[in-house]
Amino acid sequence: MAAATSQSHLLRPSPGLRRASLPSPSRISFALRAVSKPTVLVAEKLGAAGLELLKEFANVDCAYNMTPEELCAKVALSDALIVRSGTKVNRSVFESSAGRLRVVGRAGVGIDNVDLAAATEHGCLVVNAPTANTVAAAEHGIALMAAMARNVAQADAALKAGKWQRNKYVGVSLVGKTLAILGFGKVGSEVARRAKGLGMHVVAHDPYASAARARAIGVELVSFEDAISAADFISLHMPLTPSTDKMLNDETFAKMKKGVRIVNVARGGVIDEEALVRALDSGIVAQAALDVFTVEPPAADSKLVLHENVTVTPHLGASTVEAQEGVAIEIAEAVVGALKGELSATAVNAPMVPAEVLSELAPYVELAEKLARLAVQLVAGGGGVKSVKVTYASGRSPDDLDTRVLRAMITKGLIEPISNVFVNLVNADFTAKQRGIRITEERVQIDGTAESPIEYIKVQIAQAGSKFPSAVSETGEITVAGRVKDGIPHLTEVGSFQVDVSLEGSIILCRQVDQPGMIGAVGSVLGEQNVNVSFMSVGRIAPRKHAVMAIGVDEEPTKETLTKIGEIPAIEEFVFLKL
Ligand SMILES: NC(=O)C1=CN([C@@H]2O[C@H](COP(=O)(O)OP(=O)(O)OC[C@H]3O[C@@H](n4cnc5c(N)ncnc54)[C@H](O)[C@@H]3O)[C@@H](O)[C@H]2O)C=CC1
Ligand SMILES: O=C(O)C(=O)COP(=O)(O)O
Repeated sequence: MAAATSQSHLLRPSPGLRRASLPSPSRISFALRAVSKPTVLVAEKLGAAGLELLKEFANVDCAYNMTPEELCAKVALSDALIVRSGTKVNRSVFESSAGRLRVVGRAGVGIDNVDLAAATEHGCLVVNAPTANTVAAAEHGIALMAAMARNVAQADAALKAGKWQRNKYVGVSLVGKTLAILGFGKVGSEVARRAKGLGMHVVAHDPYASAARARAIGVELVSFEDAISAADFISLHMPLTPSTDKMLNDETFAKMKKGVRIVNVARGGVIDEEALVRALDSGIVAQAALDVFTVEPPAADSKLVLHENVTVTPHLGASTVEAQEGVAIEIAEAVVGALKGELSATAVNAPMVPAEVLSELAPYVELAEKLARLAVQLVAGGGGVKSVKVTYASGRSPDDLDTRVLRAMITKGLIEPISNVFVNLVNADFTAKQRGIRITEERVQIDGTAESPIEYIKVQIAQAGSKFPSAVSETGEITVAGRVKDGIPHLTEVGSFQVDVSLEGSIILCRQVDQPGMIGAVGSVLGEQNVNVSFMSVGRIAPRKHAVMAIGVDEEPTKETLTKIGEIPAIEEFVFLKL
């Protein structure tokens, strides 16, 4: 007779937090949920309305101008961190937080100052505030373009120095000129609208933008080469990524019209700044207006900043009263939502799943995690889990099922009982990959009701021995399957046996000779030890041969109780599984 017990390791919760409770139909939690007030560290100036919102939910620690060391020390005491562009949230920040930091909120658009890979590896959600400063950035772009064309900054400085130089500061007109917008996203398209209003001819280059959206505002989408060679003015509005890094360089400047004027309110790194100085000196670029720099603040003796044909501002694109209030509210709402365990609409490193889809999938999310928890506890020690197959059977078209959330919960169920890693929607795929677990998914269409998105979920672990051999199906995998009944997940299949037990509390699986009195025998051992039985279900292959009994228990039986069950003569093998 084989007897085995298995327990999931309880994780050490982060200070003030515990793991998310199981999802309720109305909300699915993926992050940690606070039991006491969480702490939000605000590392850069944030609008008052946002701070007020944060204070309703959290302890707010405003610590501006921290050194990297101070930041690392503070994040170890914080559940969330809010930054703007001036704070580098690099790998050492996540490492220093020792798992406590659950959310980084970027109060603005660009997340190039946050190490996303490190955040994901640490299961930390990154959210941004992508919309509230769009108009401010666009207006600043237009302001810089006009100021540059009319030498406003240079003439202002000269006049304050006592020089009245009307002939020196003759400018150029905007009307009738061609403006090439590189990056036709939120800011780029707002700049386009405004430039059209100034009578400019606007073209844009953006490999991912829709031509119809561009046409709707009278802008033609063209290739990069065509854009830069036709332009009298170029305005940059793309994010800084490996593919946009130093996009304007010696080679691309050489293809521009002589005397082109360049505006950058995107990111300094999209221009090779030394190449720009050369292009200014040679006259290819007549003027540049820059709000952003590769290193901020730039060196005091920066040739670019000091160049007489360059107009500069210290990264002011988002700095209007209105934009900062909007950004502060947008990021405070996103961070509070994330700390409550809700999926954010502005998540940068997690899938964005519409709320209605999440709400429908909620009981299946719970089922997926519990099946995986059961399956992994059935694995005999040693070999580990390498290959897992998940089957989703649905009455609907298989293409309609978004399984990202379910897969994440399966990963959570597989990994958490056997490790001290916290798995959530952010780090699930990364964690599975890192641990060498290959999860393959299959969607099958079966007869079913259109109301339920999934008829059953089956989890199979291949190439692994089981401490409960009856859980191994005829094809050789540890197999458990389940379905949702009346909103409650049920276990319906173990190996080749059909059972029906609701997945609440914990479960004892017994294989026995199918004979009368077995339910009573096991039930009375549990009863004597005051262990409440919530469900019992017997699945058998043929009468009077072997059967598998699944028993749902509310309390965890003691070792002695389990030993007594094992001593019941007809019991051939059994296992206790914690959900
Ligand atoms: N100076 C400031 O204070 C501010 C700067 N920004 C920066 O402005 C930029 C644009 O922001 P949003 O419009 O809100 O972002 P967005 O995401 O709406 O638009 C960016 C666009 O760039 C496009 N893009 C990506 N790679 C490209 C490439 N290789 N060539 C051309 N286009 C490419 C994307 O398809 C997207 O349409 C970002 O870099 C952001 O950080 C935004 C707000 C304020
Ligand atoms: O939102 C952005 O991308 C910006 O560049 C604005 O940066 P800031 O929040 O003003 O430091």
